[in-house]
Amino acid sequence: MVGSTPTFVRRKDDEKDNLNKPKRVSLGEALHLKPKEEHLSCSSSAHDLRHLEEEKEKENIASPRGTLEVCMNDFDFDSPPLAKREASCSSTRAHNNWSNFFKLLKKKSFKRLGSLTHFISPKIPKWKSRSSRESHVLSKLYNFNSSWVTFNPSDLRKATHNFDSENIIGRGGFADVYKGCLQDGQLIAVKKLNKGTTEEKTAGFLSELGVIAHVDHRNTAKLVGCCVEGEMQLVFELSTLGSLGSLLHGSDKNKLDWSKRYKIALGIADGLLYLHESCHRRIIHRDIKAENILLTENFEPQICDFGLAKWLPEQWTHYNVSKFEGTFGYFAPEYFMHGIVDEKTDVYSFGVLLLEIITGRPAVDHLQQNIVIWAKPLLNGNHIKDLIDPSLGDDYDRGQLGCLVITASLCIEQTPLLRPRMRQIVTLLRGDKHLMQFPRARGNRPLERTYSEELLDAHEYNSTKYLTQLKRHQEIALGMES
Ligand SMILES: Nc1ncnc2c1ncn2[C@@H]1O[C@H](COP(=O)(O)OP(=O)(O)OP(=O)(O)O)[C@@H](O)[C@H]1O
Repeated sequence: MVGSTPTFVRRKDDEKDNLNKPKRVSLGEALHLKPKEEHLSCSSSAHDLRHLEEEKEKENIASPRGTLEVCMNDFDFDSPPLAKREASCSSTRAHNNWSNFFKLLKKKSFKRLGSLTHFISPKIPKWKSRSSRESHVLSKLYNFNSSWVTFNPSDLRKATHNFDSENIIGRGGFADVYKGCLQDGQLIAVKKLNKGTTEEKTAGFLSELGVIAHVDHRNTAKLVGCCVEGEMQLVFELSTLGSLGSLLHGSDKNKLDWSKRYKIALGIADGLLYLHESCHRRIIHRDIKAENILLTENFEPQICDFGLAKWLPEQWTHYNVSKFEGTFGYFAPEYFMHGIVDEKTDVYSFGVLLLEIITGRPAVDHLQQNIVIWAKPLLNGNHIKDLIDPSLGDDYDRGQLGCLVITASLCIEQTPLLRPRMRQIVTLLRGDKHLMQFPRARGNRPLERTYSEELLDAHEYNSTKYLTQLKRHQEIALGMES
């Protein structure tokens, strides 16, 4: 057992229109300003697991047991891979600004990198007004990204017709999102935090802003600026098609033909790879789900909602959290069993998302059936045809489907060690056999599992136990406990 078992925090809000959406565990409540307990401390099994993985990756950058290669050969990859896209890094200037920002804050600890307020607040004299403290933080952030626009409340009121409810385009657990149009004609989405006290909203606002500040990739949401007078609001470029979740599980599903789904899967993978590896800091998103993928008019996916995202310092193997935040249906087993957060927890959520894209089913359906529990037997029995969204008919590319199915099944492996990294996933999804075979060509060790891995797998992540636990945790979390 690793660390303390996380406590479930049940979501309180009862948005009627969100009933069929995956339930996000209340960040609002968890944030209720008692800082979450997060620690570096790893118990031996978590530590060993990560250590084993790192050792293995040093020796051999292919999949831990050769599954990838085997699977790759089982499918037909005749269809041409899509053009390779490069993950772009933010500019050097941005990097320097970010370093300066932290120097200015005289950082002592990176314990809660996703939440700026914790190490900012003590630096600001208590007698100063909130707006003065916020201004201090924001002026540093604005130094970091000078292209952001500071909106005043009247700009945003005008843009959204006084926050007319007609203009609401999204309702999350913590914010209402309004569509708006600026005077120069630019379409925007205004994220207005609506849950919790002013303190809590400020914490959430700064936390999201602090992460998104240095995220710059074509598959991540684009921040235009923000408003801090009165209520705090984040302003993004509008993604005209809304979220992947609303399309996939709504009446416009027919817009998502196979080629669009494939493109979306690749784009999300590119975005996640960027967050994990190409950004200046390792960012773990922690809430990858269909509702947090926005779509531009060209069906380019953009990862949004960095409200839970964490920066993971290079030397850390993982975070250990004691409270659940995120969305049911997307939780990795090591997260709900041990509170472990790292890249592989995002990989698991991405696997669930891939299953949604393939099957058209939600992560947790109206009968509370978990998509992983539903799909596992079909994946194990290779009943691929039974997985495919019936609304697609026969209209899909067999090779591309094969890539998505293989990737999904690896991403939802119960043992994190057996899940590929985003780098490998990007390769897998494109069906690039050449790259996957590269390590063998270099004469690396054959891909065998070690005894301890076998033990660990058998002992801690026994498949039946895993599925039972998955079901049980979901029941507890959703209040269905008998
Ligand atoms: N830039 C945008 N363009 C179009 N729609 C958007 C945009 N940003 C957000 N939305 C819509 O608003 C919804 C909620 O946004 P977001 O996920 O940021 O809010 P939240 O309160 O943090 O949600 P969650 O419950 O996941 O925490 C999204 O699912 C999406 O439908």
